Amino acid sequence: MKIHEKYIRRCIELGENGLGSTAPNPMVGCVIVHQDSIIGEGFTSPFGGPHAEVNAIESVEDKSLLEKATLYVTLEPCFHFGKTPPCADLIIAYQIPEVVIGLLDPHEKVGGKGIEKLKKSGCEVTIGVLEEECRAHHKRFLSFHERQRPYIILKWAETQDGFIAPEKSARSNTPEPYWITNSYSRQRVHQWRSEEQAILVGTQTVLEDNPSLTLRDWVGKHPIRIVLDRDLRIPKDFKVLDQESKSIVITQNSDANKMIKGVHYEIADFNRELATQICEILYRNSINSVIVEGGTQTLQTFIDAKLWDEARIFRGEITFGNGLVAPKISGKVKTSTKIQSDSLTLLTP
Ligand SMILES: NC(=O)C1=CN([C@@H]2O[C@H](COP(=O)(O)OP(=O)(O)OC[C@H]3O[C@@H](n4cnc5c(N)ncnc54)[C@H](OP(=O)(O)O)[C@@H]3O)[C@@H](O)[C@H]2O)C=CC1
Ligand SMILES: Nc1c(N[C@@H]2O[C@H](COP(=O)(O)O)[C@@H](O)[C@H]2O)[nH]c(=O)[nH]c1=O
Ligand SMILES: [Zn+2]
Repeated sequence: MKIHEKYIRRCIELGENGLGSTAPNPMVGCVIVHQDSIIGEGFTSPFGGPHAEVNAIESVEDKSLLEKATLYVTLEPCFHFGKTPPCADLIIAYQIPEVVIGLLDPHEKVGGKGIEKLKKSGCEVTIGVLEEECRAHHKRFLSFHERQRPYIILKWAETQDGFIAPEKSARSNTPEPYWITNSYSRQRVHQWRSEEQAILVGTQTVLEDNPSLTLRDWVGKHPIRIVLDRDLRIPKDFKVLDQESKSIVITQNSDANKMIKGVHYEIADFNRELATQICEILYRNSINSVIVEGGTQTLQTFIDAKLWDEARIFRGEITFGNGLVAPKISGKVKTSTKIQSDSLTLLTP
């Protein structure tokens, strides 16, 4: 079993390479081993491309060894025809005699069927190696399929005295962010944005900050921007409505004259509990993870509805004395670190 764990651990490491590019597909990792040496490795290609198993098999130089090899993979090989043919069929075609799997696929089209097919072909299958680690690795994909909602990360920056924004009189007349954190923390935020499929902010944040919500200090794919705008008040020339990245506006106003070409609109009832409706909208749009970047009212909406999985809270060096109070949250402290002068606390519910 220990030897199996060693290779599944390597699969998880490889799968991490797909973070931010495979979604809404899972970021699977795969290793092929012959006589205790790795002869092939692979991970899921960006969305629509080959799966990890295909890439791993492709990377094996001497394909004749596959008949005597073991294939390790974080998630059950697929059984259905999606954008690519089933990986279970490929494994059978190459007569790989042993497959070791971290986790069963919760996807309704796969769920155990890939394994059944492999077993029927005479392949020896082991399931559940480092299952907890594989669940953590596939947390976004699992949230989507098991809970029908995205994995939700809350993030904000507060001052030493607990404010996320200063009083209006302390701000400039042009809408722009008021920075509490240092440039290293801000770069970390861009890295996080590259890891999630979507980013969400409230109306007031857009009106006061005119944020871009894109990646500038990190390379990768911009997240889909989700903005709340009950009455379609956000001016058309604001950055979140530009063509830099896809945007979805959640609104109550269906006036087509106020809508912009190229922006996607979704209707919600703002007088009802909003966080659940947002989750339903994101699920419908095949979004399996979102980072919520504020402001206080929007973050508190998710906290109060108990719809969050992680909170990442920066505390900068400065104090405001008064202003907009940060959200109220309680949870378990997972880690607490320093980024130069800033501190960063990670909470789970
Ligand atoms: N330091 C930091 O990390 C951050 C700071 N900020 C700062 O925070 C401030 C904005 O925060 P805040 O004022 O709390 O506003 P938000 O950005 O959270 O937006 C609030 C608005 O969004 C809509 N909304 C949000 N939640 C709900 C809900 N549950 N039900 C109905 N409508 C909802 C409402 O729009 P409507 O009124 O149209 O109904 C509401 O007025 C800005 O000053 C910004 O600079 C923002 C983000 C991060
Ligand atoms: N003020 C503040 C943050 N503010 C968040 O960053 C958004 C600006 O995004 P962008 O325009 O893409 O750079 C802003 O609207 C708000 O959501 N974030 C932080 O990490 N630290 C900070 O001190
Ligand atoms: Zn597959």
